[in-house]
Amino acid sequence: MKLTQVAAAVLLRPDGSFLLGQRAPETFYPGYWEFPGGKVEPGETPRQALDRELEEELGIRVLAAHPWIVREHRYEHAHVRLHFFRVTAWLGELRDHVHSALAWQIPGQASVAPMLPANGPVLKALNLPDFYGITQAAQVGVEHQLLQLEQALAAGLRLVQLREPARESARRAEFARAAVALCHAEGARVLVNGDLELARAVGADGIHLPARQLMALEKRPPFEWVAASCHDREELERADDLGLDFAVLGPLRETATHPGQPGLGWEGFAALVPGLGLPVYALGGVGRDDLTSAWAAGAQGVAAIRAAWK
Ligand SMILES: Nc1nc2c([nH]c(=O)n2[C@H]2C[C@H](O)[C@@H](COP(=O)(O)OP(=O)(O)OP(=O)(O)O)O2)c(=O)[nH]1
Repeated sequence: MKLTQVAAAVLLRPDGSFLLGQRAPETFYPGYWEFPGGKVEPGETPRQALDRELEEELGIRVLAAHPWIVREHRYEHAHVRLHFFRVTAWLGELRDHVHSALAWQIPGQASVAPMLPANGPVLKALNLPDFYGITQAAQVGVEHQLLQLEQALAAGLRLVQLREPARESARRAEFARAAVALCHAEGARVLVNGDLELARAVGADGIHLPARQLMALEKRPPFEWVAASCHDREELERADDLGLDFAVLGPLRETATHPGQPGLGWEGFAALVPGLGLPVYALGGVGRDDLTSAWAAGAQGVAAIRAAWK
């Protein structure tokens, strides 16, 4: 079956809510909810199709759209390749011309159903924040790291990786248990680096795989959230093929912890992520100040070790 290219828009409001539209009667899958968008016409790029569709469907002009993820799905009538963009600024009031209804939704609390079947993983990805904080208790000490974690959670951190390869195991478990409790008290998700048993024992939300572990795996480990560290396209594609939830790609810049390892730069990053079905964070010498560049390069956001705890 011919592959149909589609541009789809995740319209985001500053409070994090996103827009869905309900498919009209007489279309295929009537009554199902979808992201605004439509087919890419011959001669158009997905971004051009996005701009045109939002003008036609909603009467708005896109001011800022960031390439996000690409998902394929086979329906009975079509094999579609959906190019998702996160749209963060637009001009004009929403005036819908094609849907039966529109609804703003909070990630993780969708109140409308059913969704078009291709969109499940997209809704899950919408739970991911812009910033991923990575612990370093082995460097700064357990007490200090827990204090910094508590402060960062109070300031809004919602995704945390416990990365403590150097700790001996009893201390590591003790730290992980305390960190998970702090994260869960604030509604943040927490992934344990590398150690599946530890992740399970301390009730973490998932596992973050180092690249070597990722490349050795045959299938996705059974956790709600599974992420991986990647350094090149091959590793990113493996993470995507295994159906992981997100990846971290770096180093973006040369860092103190990896001296001599040249950074990808935003151009290098942007060249590696197109077409992937999973969101990718940039890591290595980046912080919150880099978010705008990260989005422009197709990133979900930024991940940081030291910069997370300032
Ligand atoms: N707009 C949009 N389309 C989606 C989503 N998820 C999903 O599987 N699709 C599929 C449904 C359609 O096969 C295709 C979108 O094409 P479309 O909206 O132009 O077309 P359609 O098939 O309803 O209509 P037509 O042009 O054939 O009359 O992508 C989504 O979230 N938004």
